[in-house]
Amino acid sequence: MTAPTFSMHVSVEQARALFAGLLPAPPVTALALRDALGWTLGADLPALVSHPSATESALDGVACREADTLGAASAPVSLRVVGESRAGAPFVGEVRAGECVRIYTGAPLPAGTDAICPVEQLREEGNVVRLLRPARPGDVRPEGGDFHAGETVMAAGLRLTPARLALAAALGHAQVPVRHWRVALLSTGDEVVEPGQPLLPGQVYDSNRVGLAALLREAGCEVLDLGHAPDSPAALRERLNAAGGADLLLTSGGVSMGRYDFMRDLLLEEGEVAFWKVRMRPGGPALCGRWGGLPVFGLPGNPVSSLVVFQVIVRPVLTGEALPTRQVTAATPFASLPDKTAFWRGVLTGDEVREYPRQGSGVLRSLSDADALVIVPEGQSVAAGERVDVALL
Ligand SMILES: Nc1nc2c(c(=O)[nH]1)N[C@H]1C(S)=C(S)[C@@H](COP(=O)(O)OP(=O)(O)OC[C@H]3O[C@@H](n4cnc5c(N)ncnc54)[C@H](O)[C@@H]3O)O[C@H]1N2
Ligand code: MOO
Repeated sequence: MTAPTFSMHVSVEQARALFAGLLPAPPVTALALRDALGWTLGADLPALVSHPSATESALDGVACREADTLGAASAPVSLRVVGESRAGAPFVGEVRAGECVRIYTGAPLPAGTDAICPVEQLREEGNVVRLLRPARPGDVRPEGGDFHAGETVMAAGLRLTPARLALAAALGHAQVPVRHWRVALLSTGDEVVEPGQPLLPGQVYDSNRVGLAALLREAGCEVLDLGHAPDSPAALRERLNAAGGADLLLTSGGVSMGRYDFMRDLLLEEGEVAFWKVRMRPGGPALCGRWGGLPVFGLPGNPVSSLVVFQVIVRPVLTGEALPTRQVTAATPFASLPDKTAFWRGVLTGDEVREYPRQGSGVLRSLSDADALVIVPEGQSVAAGERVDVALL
C-alpha cells in the first residue's frame, strides 16, 4: 500500500494554513456603506479629507485670544463681539486684541483667535461679553486631530462594524472595497430533506445548509446555493461541476469512513486532497482539496461538527479574523482527548464557564444554547477551578 500524497491528522493550525494555501487572493468589490456591515475591508482605506477639516471649537461660546482673558482669573474681562462663526458658515476676517466672535461647536476658529470661553462663563451686555474666567486653548479641536487627508486610516482585513462604517464615511468614502468571496454551498446525503417538507422515517432536515449559509453571510461572503445532492458519485460530480464562478466550494457530509461517503472518494480519486482529518473534536473527518482547480472544503455531516469546523478553520481564513477568545474559570471539569484539541460547548456566566451537558456531534442544541467553545488542547484536561481559553460564539 502506498502512502497518501496528502496530509492526514493535521493540527487545527496546519489545517488553516493548508486551506489558506489553496485560496486565491481575496476577490475585492466595492459596496455602498449601507450594505457593507459585517464585510471585511478588502484594501487599505485612506482619508480623502482631514477631520476636523480646520481647527474648530469644541464648545458653544466665544472665540478670542487667550492672552486677552488671563485677567478673568481675578475679575471679569470684557470683549467686543465682532461677528459669528457657525459650523458651515465661518467668520471671515481677523479677530484683533480685545475682540471676540460668537462661536458654536464644530465651527472653525477665526483667524487671530486661539481659545474658547463657553456660554456658561459669559455675561452678555449688548455687543460686549464679560468673561467670568479665562478662555481655554484646550477647548478647540485641532485640524486633522482625528485624521489627516492622505493618511491610511483603516487597514485591509478589518471587519466592518458600525463604528468602522461611520469612520469610512467620515474619511469621505461612499463605497468601500470589501473582500467578496463567492462560496458555493452544497449539502450531501440521501437522508437530507429541505425544511418544510414531510420527513419520512430515517430522514433528517437539512440544518447544515441553513446554518452554514448564515455563517457565510455573517462572514461577508456571497452564497451560491447548490442545494442538496444525494449520495451518488454521478450526482455529486454533476453538482461539483456546477460550482463554476465560485471562489470556494463548501460541502457538508460524506467525508468520513462510510461506504456512502462519496465526497471523500471523489476528491481522492478525481480531484486533489490537501488534507483529510484534523486533530480536533468535533469535526475530525474534515476534508480539503480541489475539484478541477476550485478549492473545496468538505465539512463533516454531523450538524455540530460542520458548524464548528466552519467557525474554527474556514471562517478565520476567509475573514482573516479568528473568533474572539478570552480566559475564564472552569466551573465544571472538561475532558482531555489524547490526540485532539477539543472544542466543547460551554455556557458562560460572568467569568465562569460550565460544560453543556450533552456534547454529541448530533446535538445541535449544544451549539444553539452555548455561548462559547471551550478549547482544551491535545492531551490536557481542565479541572474545575482552573483557567481555560474559550472562543466566543
Ligand atoms: N467508522 C467511523 N465512523 C465515523 C467516523 C470515524 O472516524 N470512523 N467519524 C465520525 C465523525 S467524527 C463524524 S463528524 C461523522 C462525519 O461523517 P460524514 O461527514 O461522512 O457525514 P454523514 O455520514 O454524511 O452524516 C453524518 C450525520 O450527519 C447528518 N447530516 C448530514 N448532512 C446533514 C445536513 N445537511 N443537515 C443535518 N444533518 C446532516 C447525517 O444524517 C448523519 O446523522 O462520521 C462519524 N463516523
Ligand atoms: O467530529 Mo465528529 O464530529 O466528532 O462527530
